[in-house]
Order: sequence, then C-alpha cells, then structure tokens
Amino acid sequence: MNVTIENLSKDYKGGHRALDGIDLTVGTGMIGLLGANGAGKTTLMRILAGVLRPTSGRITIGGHDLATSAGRTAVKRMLGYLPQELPLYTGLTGREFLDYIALLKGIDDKGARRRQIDLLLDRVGLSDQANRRIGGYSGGMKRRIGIAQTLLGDPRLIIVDEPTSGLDPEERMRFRTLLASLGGDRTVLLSTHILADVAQSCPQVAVLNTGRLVYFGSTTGLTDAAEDRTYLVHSDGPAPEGCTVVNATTTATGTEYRIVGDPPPAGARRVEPTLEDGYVALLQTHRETQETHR
Ligand SMILES: Nc1ncnc2c1ncn2[C@@H]1O[C@H](COP(=O)(O)OP(=O)(O)OP(=O)(O)O)[C@@H](O)[C@H]1O
Repeated sequence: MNVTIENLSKDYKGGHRALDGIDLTVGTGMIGLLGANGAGKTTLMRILAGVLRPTSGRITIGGHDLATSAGRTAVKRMLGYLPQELPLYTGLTGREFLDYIALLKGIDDKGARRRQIDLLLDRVGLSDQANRRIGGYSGGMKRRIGIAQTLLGDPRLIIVDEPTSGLDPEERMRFRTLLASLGGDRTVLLSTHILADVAQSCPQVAVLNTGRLVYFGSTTGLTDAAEDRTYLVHSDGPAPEGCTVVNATTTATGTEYRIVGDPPPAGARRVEPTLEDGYVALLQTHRETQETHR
C-alpha cells in the first residue's frame, strides 16, 4: 500500500503551523515516526486517518485522493487507526466492544463478525478475558483491545499513535511483537517516543522536527549518523562543553556521560552508536542549522 504525501502543511486556528511542507512516500512494512513533543506526529497521523483536514498539500493512499469524498470513503475501508486516547466503552465486555466496532465498520454478517473477533481476541491474547468488562482491564489489556479493534476488517494501512507509552516492559514487548507481526504486505505507521521500539521493529523511520520532515530512510542509516561521534567520557564535574549528552550515569567517582559530538573531549572513549545516539545527533544538527538561520 503506497502512501504519498506531497507538500503537506497544516495551520491550526490562531496561525500555528504544525506541519510545514512534508513530502514523503512510504510503501509496505513497518515505519517508525519519531519527533519531540509538538513535532507534528499526531497531526500527521490524524490527517492520514482522515479525521483532520490539511491546510494544503495532497495525499494519496493506495491511489485514492484524500481530498475527495470518494477517496476518503475508499481509504476508510482499508484503514485501521489507533489514536493516542482511544475512547473505550468501559461498561462493555471486550467481545461486546469489538462487536460494536465491527458493526460500525460495516461487517454486517453476524457469523463473519464472530469469526473475526475470535481470531483477533486470540491474536492479542485476550480470549480468556473476552467476557470481562473493559473497565476492569489493566492498561496493557486496554491497549490490546485497542489494537484488536484497529485490526477489524483486515486493514491494509494501520496507523498507531504512541501505543506503548505507560506500559510495563513485558507488556510493551508483547505489543511490539504483535505490531511487528502485522507488517508484511501491510503498511504500519508507528508513532512513538520509545526509540528501542523503533530500533527493534521498524526497518524504516521518519523524523519530524518542528513540523518538518528531517529524515526518512533506513533505521540503521539514522543510527549510523552518530558513527565515529559517540563517546563515553568520565568526569567528576559537569559534562564537557560543545557536545550533546545522550545520558549520564552516576559512578563511584563522578559521572559517566554518553555524548555525541565532534571533536571528542580529552579522555573520551569511542563506542558504537545506538538509534538514540543517531536521533540525538540528527536533531542537534537541525537545531544548530535553525539557530544559524535566525
Ligand atoms: N487542536 C490544536 N489547536 C492548536 N494547536 C494544536 C492543536 N493540536 C496540536 N497543536 C499544536 O501543533 C503542534 C504539533 O502537535 P502534535 O500533537 O501533532 O505533536 P506531536 O509530535 O504528536 O506531539 P506529542 O509527542 O507531544 O504527542 C504543537 O505545537 C501543538 O501544540
């Protein structure tokens, strides 16, 4: 499923520009969407899901133009969207909730609904909880029933907005594995702040910075942006100047800083970069470029 975005911009009321001239084409597979708070990820996802209109630009999904009502209807049929805050009917059981959403999605045949719901409950590991009210589910179970409703109707394009925030590590891993198993011939767009989720399940990644697309390509390519620029340095005082601190660990004799920068400070030891290092290095470069253009 090809998603093509051309020169897309979004201005909210009051004139705030949340997206600024995005050009992006993605194909099948899992694509991570990264960016700081307020970078425009949710805005982009809501526009792709058809719940928000862009100010300008053109989007086609599987050849259907989102600017036309026929295009929006066609896209709705092939789309599964899990927003950041999915309204759940806590008084319904998991099964009743899925049945209700399946009806809304136009799956009219009762037997077909039941078969799909059984399969999905099994896939998200909630078969034995299906007849419990959602109000009694844990946070992780609520996310899983959320992804199950997203998958009703076997969508070709799946958009999930920060699905793992607030989940414990085991539940996060389970959710990530579930999402990764959806890839294949579908397009899965995953917005998250958790870089490890992207590193482990998304071969491609897009990065937004203040409404602009600053990277789209392989996830390993973004990691490599910090190659030969990532160091560990020990100090009993503040971090060395002129570099970006990715994290700091307290030791018995001071602090060990993980830094990205050039040239390395005295005594620094070069290490292999992670996606987090590449991401930090990329944003640092863009912020510096923005500063010099001010
Ligand atoms: N309804 C709105 N009205 C006005 N401004 C908005 C609205 N929704 C979002 N914005 C602004 O648009 C920008 C992009 O917001 P958006 O929620 O898309 O970012 P995000 O990358 O998803 O952030 P986060 O990671 O915090 O969820 C922000 O500056 C935000 O304050």
